[in-house]
Amino acid sequence: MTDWGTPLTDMRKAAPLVQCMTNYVSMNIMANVLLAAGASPAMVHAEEEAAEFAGITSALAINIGTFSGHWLRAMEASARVAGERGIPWVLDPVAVGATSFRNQGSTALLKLSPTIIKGNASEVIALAGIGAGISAKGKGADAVHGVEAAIEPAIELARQSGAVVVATGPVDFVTDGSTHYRIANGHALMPKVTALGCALGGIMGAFAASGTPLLQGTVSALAYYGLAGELAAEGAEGPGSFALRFVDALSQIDAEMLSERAQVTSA
Ligand SMILES: Nc1ncnc2c1ncn2[C@@H]1O[C@H](COP(=O)(O)OP(=O)(O)O)[C@@H](O)[C@H]1O
Ligand SMILES: Cc1ncsc1CCOP(=O)(O)O
Ligand SMILES: [Mg+2]
Repeated sequence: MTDWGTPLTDMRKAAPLVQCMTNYVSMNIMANVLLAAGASPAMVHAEEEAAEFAGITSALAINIGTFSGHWLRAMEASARVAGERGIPWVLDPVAVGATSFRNQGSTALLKLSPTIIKGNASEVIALAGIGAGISAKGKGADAVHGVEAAIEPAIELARQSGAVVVATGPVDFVTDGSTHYRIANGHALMPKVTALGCALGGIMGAFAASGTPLLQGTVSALAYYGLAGELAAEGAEGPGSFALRFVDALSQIDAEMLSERAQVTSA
């Protein structure tokens, strides 16, 4: 049986530098989440410097949540550098499907071979559909589809892109196109805190930069994140206190606890 705790130990040993090109909503929580987990965040997105910084980072997280033209150019340049260096980069196509700019931007980034594509169910369905000419959308950044509806699109997207694809929701689905996992850890308060999904993109980058095989590290990252949600919900009075407790929980979970409480099934 796979030990889902070891990737957390590996990530903390590596304490990887993660370059985050992420939306304005998520910057603070993403940085705090990465610090609490044991990684080192840097929010570097300017067109003048992002690609240069991609030359020294250990992982890159790209999130289109509040992007615009100059952001997209900086993202493409940074993703190219990540590809040349062989470091992992994560694409979070927030609200893809909602506008043609998001569809074009996501398609351009997809061509640069992300290591991991992570979205909620609606985003995975929309991104997979663009290539096939199928139109689908969520409710802005929030999902309206269940994860089950994203499974076939996720597998197809993984096969076509070569990325590990993650569809998040009450039970997360992860696939590299041939091997699939479901992760049941998590709590219903998680989607009530904005940008918690975005911050997860940074965590996935950190796990992917730590020497663990990609699929195993991604599954472990999801179980770790969901477990933090479960622990944070104990005693939380609502989304506000939950968010604070969530960051605390990320720092408190150790490899042993994660091994014991990870709810992972191969699918
Ligand atoms: N209803 C739920 N129950 C348990 N965990 C959830 C639920 N919805 C989302 N999550 C968890 O919240 C995190 C963010 O997922 P999600 O809300 O789907 O992303 P986004 O914020 O990008 O829309 C993931 O770790 C996911 O497992
Ligand atoms: C609300 C919002 N609007 C643009 S980006 C963003 C944050 C989305 O965060 P998440 O994808 O984690 O829900
Ligand atoms: Mg999201």
